[in-house]
Amino acid sequence: MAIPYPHFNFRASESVETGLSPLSPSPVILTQDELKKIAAYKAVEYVESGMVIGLGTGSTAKHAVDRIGELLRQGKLKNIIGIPTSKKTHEQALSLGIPLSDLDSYPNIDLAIDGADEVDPHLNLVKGRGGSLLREKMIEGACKKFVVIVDETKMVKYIGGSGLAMPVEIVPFCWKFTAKRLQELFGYAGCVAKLRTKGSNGKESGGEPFVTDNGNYIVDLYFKRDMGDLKAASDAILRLAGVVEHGMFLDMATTVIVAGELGVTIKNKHT
Ligand SMILES: O=C(CO)[C@H](O)[C@H](O)COP(=O)(O)O
Repeated sequence: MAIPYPHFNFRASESVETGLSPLSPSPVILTQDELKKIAAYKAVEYVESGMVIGLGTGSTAKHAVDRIGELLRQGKLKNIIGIPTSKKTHEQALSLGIPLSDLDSYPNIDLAIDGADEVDPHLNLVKGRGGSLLREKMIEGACKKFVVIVDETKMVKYIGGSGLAMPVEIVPFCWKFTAKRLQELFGYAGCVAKLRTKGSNGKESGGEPFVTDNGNYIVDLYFKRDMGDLKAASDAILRLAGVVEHGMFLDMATTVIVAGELGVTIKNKHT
């Protein structure tokens, strides 16, 4: 059940810090970015002093990183080590004075906070429309608790159900060959494979290829139908030579925080 905002302490008591307008008796229409910020701030409540934290990438995760920086500055959090999931987040965290390290030095992460592009009813995710799926999967696969933060538009009935991209990171060598093989793999689900180009975020074709932080390309897969057995689909993608990683994060999220017009819902993985 959603926790409605009038009873949601964060919004009622900390409106100055969040930059959201104080609660009023009339219904408040929140923007998508405000919902992202609410989910992000709620997730940062899970952060404790002394933790090693995986720092996600994207417009939702950015709010969480900002909030961690703010709490460090205020002395409310201490001795945090951040493990950034992208160059962009690395830069943001550096500018906020968050001490940073990497998986080589900290192979066990206490908690990671990141956004997602899709969340299905089993808490499986699509990630990587921001292009950082490989580092995200490495870091979020190494954490004890993975808290996903989304606004309600990210909730889908099945993976691929938004009609938007499911990204696959591939090596640049003969990318057309790999893209064709990926499309053929999911012919039954009406799959279309498109190379991501700069600035297109998977929505346009043509132009310079988008290059990931790891020097690879991304092929975005668009599905017309449910691809079915996700584990089988994941295995089949990863078996293709030329594929580095895909954006399905299966059985990885431990908690999903969803901010919607009616309030915040916290979904925990059943263990
Ligand atoms: O996976 C990601 C980046 O690789 C992002 O977390 C995902 O694309 C969600 O982004 P946003 O919070 O901007 O909607």
